[in-house]
Amino acid sequence: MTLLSVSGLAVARGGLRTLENLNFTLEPGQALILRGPNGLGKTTLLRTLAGLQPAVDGQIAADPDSTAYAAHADGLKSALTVTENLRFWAEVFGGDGIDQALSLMNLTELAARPAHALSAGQKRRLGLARLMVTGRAVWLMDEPTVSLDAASVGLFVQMVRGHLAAGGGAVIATHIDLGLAEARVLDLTPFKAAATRSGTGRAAGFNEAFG
Ligand SMILES: Nc1ncnc2c1ncn2[C@@H]1O[C@H](COP(=O)(O)OP(=O)(O)OP(=O)(O)O)[C@@H](O)[C@H]1O
Repeated sequence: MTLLSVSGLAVARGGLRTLENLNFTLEPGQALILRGPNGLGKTTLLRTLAGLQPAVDGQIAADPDSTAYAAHADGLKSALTVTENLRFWAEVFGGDGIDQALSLMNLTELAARPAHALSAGQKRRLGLARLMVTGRAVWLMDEPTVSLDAASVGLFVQMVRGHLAAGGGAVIATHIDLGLAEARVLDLTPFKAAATRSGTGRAAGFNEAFG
């Protein structure tokens, strides 16, 4: 069963369309890498796929409970320990597998440390480990390897491969070569929206007032 199907999708940020006419599917076991220059709309697309903002046009077909989003920011609870952060997320999503997540992202020795006392790369590893305890099939990831050293990028790729092997899917916006050769690459550059207003949001209101 297809995990995610996008047809005729247009997305907008701050009332401005960023990308349009997007069509793609994500099948179990597939990873899709989103490419494109800064400001093109990769984050906007991921946020829309995650259901954090509405599509401007077109359709997204996915089980509403199938996606988990790892944003640019780590979004950790700084006073909670590494394990407590994972437990929190497992409870929110109804997932499990905390020990496996700790082990896979090389966090076991840091399990009792509060998140505020982690390095940037350690925080990032924890932010990514959270995906594993969500139990969600579709992982949406925005620049997941920022702050990671080469060894940690390797752990991340291993984690994604395990997820794909279990029938999951992944959509990853990244500027680097992850070494995930089996992933499909979607260059979003041709889908840059013509400079039109979305008809919703602040910019549209601004237009009405001053246009
Ligand atoms: N909060 C916001 N309000 C209004 N416009 C925004 C906001 N955040 C981003 N934008 C604009 O929306 C457009 C798309 O931004 P987005 O973050 O989706 O791009 P991106 O492809 O992820 O970029 P990068 O590679 O730099 O992360 C950009 O032109 C950006 O300036």
